[in-house]
Amino acid sequence: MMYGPTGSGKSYTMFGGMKEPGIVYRALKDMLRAEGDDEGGFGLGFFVKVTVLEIYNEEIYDLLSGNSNGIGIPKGSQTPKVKLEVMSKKAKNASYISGNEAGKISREVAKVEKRRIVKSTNCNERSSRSHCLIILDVPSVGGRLMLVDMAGSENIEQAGQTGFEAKIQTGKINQGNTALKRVVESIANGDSHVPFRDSKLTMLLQDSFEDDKSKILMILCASPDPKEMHKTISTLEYGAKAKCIVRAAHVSTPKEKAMPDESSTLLRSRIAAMNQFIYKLQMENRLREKERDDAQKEVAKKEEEILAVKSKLKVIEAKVSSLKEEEIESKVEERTQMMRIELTRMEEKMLRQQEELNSLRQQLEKIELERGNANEEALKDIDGGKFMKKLSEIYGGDQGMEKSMELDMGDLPVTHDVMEIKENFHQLNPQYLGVEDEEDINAMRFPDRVCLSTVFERDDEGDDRDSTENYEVDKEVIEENTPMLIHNGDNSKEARKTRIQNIFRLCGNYRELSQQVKVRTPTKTNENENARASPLGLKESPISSLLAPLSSLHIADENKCVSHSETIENLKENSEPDGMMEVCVKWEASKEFGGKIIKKMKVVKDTTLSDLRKLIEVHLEEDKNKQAFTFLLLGDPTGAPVTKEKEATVPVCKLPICNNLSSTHLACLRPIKKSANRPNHAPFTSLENTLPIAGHV
Ligand SMILES: Nc1ncnc2c1ncn2[C@@H]1O[C@H](COP(=O)(O)OP(=O)(O)OP(=O)(O)O)[C@@H](O)[C@H]1O
Repeated sequence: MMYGPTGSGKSYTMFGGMKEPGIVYRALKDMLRAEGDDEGGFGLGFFVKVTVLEIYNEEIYDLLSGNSNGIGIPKGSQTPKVKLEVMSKKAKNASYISGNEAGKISREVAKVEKRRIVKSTNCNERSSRSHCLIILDVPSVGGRLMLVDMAGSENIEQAGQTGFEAKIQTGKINQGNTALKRVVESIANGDSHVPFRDSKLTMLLQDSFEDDKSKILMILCASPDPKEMHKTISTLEYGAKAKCIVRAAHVSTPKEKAMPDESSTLLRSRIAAMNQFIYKLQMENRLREKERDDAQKEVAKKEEEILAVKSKLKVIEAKVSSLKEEEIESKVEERTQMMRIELTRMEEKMLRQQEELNSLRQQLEKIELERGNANEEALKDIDGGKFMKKLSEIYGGDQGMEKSMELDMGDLPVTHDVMEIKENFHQLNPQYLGVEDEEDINAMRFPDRVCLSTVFERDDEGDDRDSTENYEVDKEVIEENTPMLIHNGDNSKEARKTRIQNIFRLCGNYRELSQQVKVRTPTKTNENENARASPLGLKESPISSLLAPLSSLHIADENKCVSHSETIENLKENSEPDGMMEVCVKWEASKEFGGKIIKKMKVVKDTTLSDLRKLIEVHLEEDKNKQAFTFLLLGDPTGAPVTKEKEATVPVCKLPICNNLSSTHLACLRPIKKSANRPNHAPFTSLENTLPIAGHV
């Protein structure tokens, strides 16, 4: 019996090819005598009856049907196959050929073999679609040889079968194979029921499985193709199971007892074969175990290598991270060091500044102390304190002015200290360093600073600034007429006088006050009147005598010299009714103009300085004395002139009242000197300020 997957060589083994005969022909040759060999030759010379059956779609066909007298099928006969039924485990009415010549029988079998149904499949070009049974009956000995070539066991998809009929055909073929498998398994397992009737094949083979005297040789066919390995394994497993079939001990017949050695020899050879097979499996198993061990060792080695690499990687990462940390730490340290150095420098600088500040504070305290002493003395001396009270009323709340008065006490050391403060101020405020004509620039913007700088300014400064020049002129006038302004240190009266003069000068009312004093002092006949007219409420007192020398300043008309007493009298006479007001226009005291009165004019009360300017300019043109000027708001603590832009916003009534004349306002004009080298610093209109400097030269 041949067993194996399709295309594995079952039919080839059974029938052979062109060059080598298969088992069928070899058996015939062994059992029959060769042709022409009447004495038996190599064959046994048995007379045999040969039946050839085909099981296709679970139907039994007689492949020898149509043969004549058991001799064989005539040539060219296309006799249809005859379907047979199974009866008592045999095909009923099956045809046969008989004879004892191997050659003749073989040729007939070869003819029949070609009648088998074959079909080309993916697995086999000439695949047997049917089971083929060649049954050799030897009547002389009562024996039978059944040679079974089974159809290929295959799965439908692999065989490439398509269509319903093909699938049914493949299923039927497999039915025979499956039934045979089950029969083998049942017998091997010792089942009480063996399913022989599941297929026609097993029905015809039943005697072979059940008869104690029968022997089954199963030849397993396997394809050498590695792709068919799984089929090969399956086939071998099937064969191993078939080997387990154990039947009850056969009771040997007397004839069989005569040859016990034969069966024992067969068994021994079978055991040997099995031992060999087991040994082979064991060897294979050992080989695989060895391979597995090697593979495990290799895996372990690789794992160790991976661990080593990982540990190296960790070390490298740690190094890299430590390097980074070190680098960062070094940078941080370096930066910290730099910042510490910077901090130390700043602290040193702060300490220096603190020391400077402390020294300045000390100087300031010293100055204030001296000022306090001087004030006390002055207050004691000046009219029982009324004079200072009046000053406080006039300049009250202006700390800058107070500071100016306090600082400029006429004491040279004090002035020197203040100048040091100014210098220190510039040192401590570098943004003010290098600023050219800082006071000029700030003159219009920061009146307070102008005031301070004016107070602290040294007489010997060779500054050509216009404003400074004006002040220089004032100082010269004062110095010419009042030589006692210089403090000699010993004469306390002179010192007080100097202080008061300085106060008046700073206040901007110096000349007005001096006029007032002058008016009062020389005309002793008008004592009562002068005392009444004094804005400060001064009576005849030591301060009057102190101010007397200042009265050498004269306010005079251009053509005729008019004393102040006369002027005041005139002004008093010209007191105007409501709606109008009188303005006395005069030049600021200087070398050139000497404080001359220009004109007295009547204007409406809401007249502004710009309107007044037009009137004055008309008058100056008439006098052919065209001189640029700015208005001074006498009494303004800043001492700054009114800018031309602001003139339109300042009403005339804001001008100070003339001394002794409550209804007459005083418009004091400051002449504007034009320098040849630099532009005039007189207030410009916004349009003029935008013009290039060269245009003003
Ligand atoms: N031992 C061998 N030597 C040379 N060729 C062989 C051998 N075995 C099989 N063949 C070739 O392999 C092919 C398939 O063999 P065969 O038809 O016998 O397979 P099978 O098992 O009978 O297949 P199926 O079950 O489909 O009938 C054939 O062409 C055959 O000639």
